Amino acid sequence: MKRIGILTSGGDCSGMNAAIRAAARTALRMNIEMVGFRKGYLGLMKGDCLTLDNKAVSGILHRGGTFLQSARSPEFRTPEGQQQALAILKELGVEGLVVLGGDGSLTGALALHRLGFPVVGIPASIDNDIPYTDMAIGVDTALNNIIYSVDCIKDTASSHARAFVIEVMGRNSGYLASIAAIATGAEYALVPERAYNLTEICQQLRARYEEGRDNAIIIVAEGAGHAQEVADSIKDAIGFETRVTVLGHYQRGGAPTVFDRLLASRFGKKAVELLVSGTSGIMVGLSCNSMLATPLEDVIRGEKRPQDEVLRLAEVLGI
Ligand SMILES: Nc1ncnc2c1ncn2[C@@H]1O[C@H](COP(=O)(O)OP(=O)(O)OP(=O)(O)O)[C@@H](O)[C@H]1O
Ligand SMILES: O=P(O)(O)OC[C@H]1O[C@](O)(CO)[C@@H](O)[C@@H]1O
Ligand SMILES: [Mg+2]
Repeated sequence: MKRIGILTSGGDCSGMNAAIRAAARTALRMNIEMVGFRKGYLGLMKGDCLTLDNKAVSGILHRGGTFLQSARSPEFRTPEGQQQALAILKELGVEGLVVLGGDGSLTGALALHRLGFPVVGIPASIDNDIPYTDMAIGVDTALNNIIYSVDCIKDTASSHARAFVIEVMGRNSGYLASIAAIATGAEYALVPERAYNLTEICQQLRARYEEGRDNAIIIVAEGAGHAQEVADSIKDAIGFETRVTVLGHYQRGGAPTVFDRLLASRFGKKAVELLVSGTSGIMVGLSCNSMLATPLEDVIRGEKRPQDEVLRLAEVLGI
């Protein structure tokens, strides 16, 4: 291969820049030119790209977000959009593509692979809802952002003897909510993967209030309900005065943690090595601290369930 491309798609996350840098530097060492497409599949369909030489990827490792920018592009879901992308890749002489993103973006990568174009995927989504990797890029940074906020809220909750309902991201995934609850000692994690009973929760919170406990933290994954609605339906029954915080997009930004910088760098290097060695239609992943390569077909068909051990831990800790 003489020229390969890279793009970041879907919700951005911290560590994407580190992966782009590692991928570009790996390619350059093999005398392969790398181009970066702007705004994910949108830029791919338009041929909006820049050359990623050593200088272009300098000074980006520690920055959150993605300097290539990201987007959600409904047009790329259509056969016409995909054909347009293939025509651009051909016109630019790009012979392979690295795609960073979540489950949706990786489904797009699989579509290109099925059309005969060489693609390797890198899991990058704070949702951590992608199977065949213990962690996706960005998850660790998002969790650190969340626990910093929850710790702060706990201080004020305790001063005022209040209950807080805190909403975190996770459209279909309760990973951030459940790990954040374990890491902050929250009382409840409401997640889309597990049914919950607000009447029971109210009874338990009321008992807690009557025992004189001075605060309660309920973390809600956005896919399990809106924090304001949860608060509205419990506030009159629990005794505690109740407040709501929606952490929102704050969670997705910020300097990547060491874990994310290292994981992203490993993924970027591995993805390019696999692509150049002639492998296509696979996703790199992390398993037991080793690099894993899994067919995108399996990744897209699969489902990432919360680990039993983590669920048991939450149960033992009373969450
Ligand atoms: N079934 C599909 N076929 C082709 N392309 C797809 C498909 N699903 C998603 N994509 C492409 O990937 C883009 C990003 O997908 P999506 O919005 O689901 O985010 P994601 O990659 O899952 O990231 P996150 O969930 O972390 O925000 C879509 O806008 C679209 O361009
Ligand atoms: O930034 P947007 O497009 O509003 O997307 C928000 C969604 O993206 C995610 O953060 C994943 O990146 C989801 O958890 C969330 O629902
Ligand atoms: Mg997704």
